[in-house]
Amino acid sequence: MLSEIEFRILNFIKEKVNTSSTEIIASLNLPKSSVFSVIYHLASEGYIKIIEEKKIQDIEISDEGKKRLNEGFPEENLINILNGKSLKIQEIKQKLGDNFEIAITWAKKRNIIKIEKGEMIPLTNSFISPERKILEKIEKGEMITDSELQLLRSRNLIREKEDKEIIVEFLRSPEVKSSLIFLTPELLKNGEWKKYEFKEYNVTALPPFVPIGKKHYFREFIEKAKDVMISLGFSEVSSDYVEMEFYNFDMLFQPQDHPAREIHDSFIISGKGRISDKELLNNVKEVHEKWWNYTWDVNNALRLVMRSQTTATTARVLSTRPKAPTRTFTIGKVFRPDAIDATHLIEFHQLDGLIIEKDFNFKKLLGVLKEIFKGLGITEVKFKPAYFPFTEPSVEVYGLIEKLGWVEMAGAGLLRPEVSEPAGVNDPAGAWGIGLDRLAMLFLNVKDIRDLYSEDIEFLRNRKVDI
Ligand SMILES: N[C@@H](Cc1ccccc1)C(=O)O
Repeated sequence: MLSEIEFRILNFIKEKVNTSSTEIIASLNLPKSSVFSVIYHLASEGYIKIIEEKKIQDIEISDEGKKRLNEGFPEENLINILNGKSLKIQEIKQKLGDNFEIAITWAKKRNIIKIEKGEMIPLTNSFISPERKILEKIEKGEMITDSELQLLRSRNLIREKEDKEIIVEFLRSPEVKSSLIFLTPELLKNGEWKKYEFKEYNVTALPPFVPIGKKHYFREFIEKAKDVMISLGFSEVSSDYVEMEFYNFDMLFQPQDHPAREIHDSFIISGKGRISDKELLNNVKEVHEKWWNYTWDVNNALRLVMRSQTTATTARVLSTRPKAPTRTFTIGKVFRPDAIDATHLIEFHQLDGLIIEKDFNFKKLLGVLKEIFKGLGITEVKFKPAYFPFTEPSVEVYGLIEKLGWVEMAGAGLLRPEVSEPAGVNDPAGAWGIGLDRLAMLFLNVKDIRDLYSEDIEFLRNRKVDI
């Protein structure tokens, strides 16, 4: 006795006589795993014959391919930009940004430009890349040749999946026999069971693929870092991405409108913040004017930026005038203008920490940093003298990574009195900031920082969680 789906598939095969799993899946709109298991069952029952099982390549347009189709291939865009006229290389570079090199490489290969005396000369007025035409064939479900496939592969425009196809042939229809739902002791005793059909279990059939929910792997890493900090007695704090310059810079003793403020660039946001703690404002003003020797302006301090370091959150903790003993940490995104590539993004994660203790000192700070890195899986660290406007002495922390050697991982130091005293903190304090993205890349074996933020469900699903 066949089930309903087995009947449907067998009928389909009967009608076609010769067909394939691919055709069955497409025509009957059934899940692949069910079709495969039914085919094996029908074959084992002798209703059909398996002629051949073959591996097939399933091609899909990749995200990059889709992007190129929508936004144009760099070499197409190049011809459009040139618009029949020569242009300076530099100008084209600006317009094409990251795609500049790809555009030139392919435009040269295709012989549609030439370069003379720093100028680019178009050899055609309009250009549609051959890759576009091939991708359009795939979209229409048309066949493509091996060399076309090779070309798309070389430009990362497709994704390939190995798949299986079973070719089958119809043999016979089942005799109609009723099936047995319950095998009872009576049926066994009186031999009635012989009249019925037993359906065999197919223990080799693959069950349907059910993806399980799991955390994003970078989130998993961040949570591990949080566990490390909490196990060392730190409490988590947080603050917003949009921050007043006061907390991002002024409280951290970075003078206004002065190159020292630009230990890194920041994104400027329109609008102004508000601070009601007049005493704190005054203390910061005094310390800036005394040591940096300029007129401190509260209006500059209230300007808004996207925070460029989570040390801003540490500044916010200080502004609450914490007493010893205090141990806080924060993990969050920071934002800095930069050119985006495989190792740079304009937003990334930092872990900043603060310790205030009566007898805290530099040696203890280095000890705590060692403990934190040990928790994160880095057992060998070394320290190099460094400069940060808010700490003195300051160090850069390097961790030893197998195969890579020493990698810079953090900045740290004892808070300067110019930072702690305006906040009324008179006990020694240590602070640090750890860059988490690079660390995560090393641990998670990610080559391109953009993959840390991937939302590609296929990519994430196929990643093994290896922490
Ligand atoms: N905020 C610094 C790191 C740092 C934090 C705290 C103390 C010292 C250094 C950076 O982003 O580079």
